[in-house]
Amino acid sequence: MNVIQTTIPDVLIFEPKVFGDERGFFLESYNQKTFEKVVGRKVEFVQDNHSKSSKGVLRGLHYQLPPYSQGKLVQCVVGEIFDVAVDLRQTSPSFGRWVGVNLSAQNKRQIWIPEGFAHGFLVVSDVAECFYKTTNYYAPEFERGIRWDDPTLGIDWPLSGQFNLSEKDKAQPLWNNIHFFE
Ligand SMILES: Cc1cn([C@H]2C[C@H](O)[C@@H](COP(=O)(O)OP(=O)(O)O[C@H]3O[C@H](C)C(=O)[C@H](O)[C@H]3O)O2)c(=O)[nH]c1=O
Repeated sequence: MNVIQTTIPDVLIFEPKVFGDERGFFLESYNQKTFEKVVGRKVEFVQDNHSKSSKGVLRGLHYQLPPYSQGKLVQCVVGEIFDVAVDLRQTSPSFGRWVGVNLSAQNKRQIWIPEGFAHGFLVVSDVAECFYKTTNYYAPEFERGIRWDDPTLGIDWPLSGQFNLSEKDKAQPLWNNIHFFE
């Protein structure tokens, strides 16, 4: 397992060790002991999610308020996405900053996004399937969002042109109107 720091210290990139042979490959996509040693604390994942999207789909930016805030371990098992985390923790030195990472079936990278972040991704391949673990259950009444193109955040999405968003995501509030994590 190789771990890569990002510009936001608590957001980490994991590169699992890949065992290739003439049949294909094997890798451990999650190992609790290894993961907790890297993260430095107990982490309990309670839900696995799987979504499939076509090119230009942008899902996000989403988060859940406490007590249902979710840490996420995200990987792309088909195609490629540009995955973004935004720090909503008001006491954080990186409050209001974002980090973007390309995750793909080819690079097999995973991104660990702790509780207190908004999350979203843009599909850059023809099709992408994302598989991610969350540290809390889905709680729609506690779900909030931020507009993907918020000018304060200034996220540098890699594609141009029309993105495919849900009606919910087209109507997400701007940064200046959201609730933050204490
Ligand atoms: C997130 C979620 C959704 N659903 C149901 C609710 C809707 O009927 C349907 C699609 O939900 P939604 O449009 O919110 O899906 P995404 O736009 O992919 O939302 C996700 O996108 C970003 C990238 C995230 O990080 C979150 O996991 C999540 O907010 O699945 C569930 O039943 N359980 C769930 O955990």
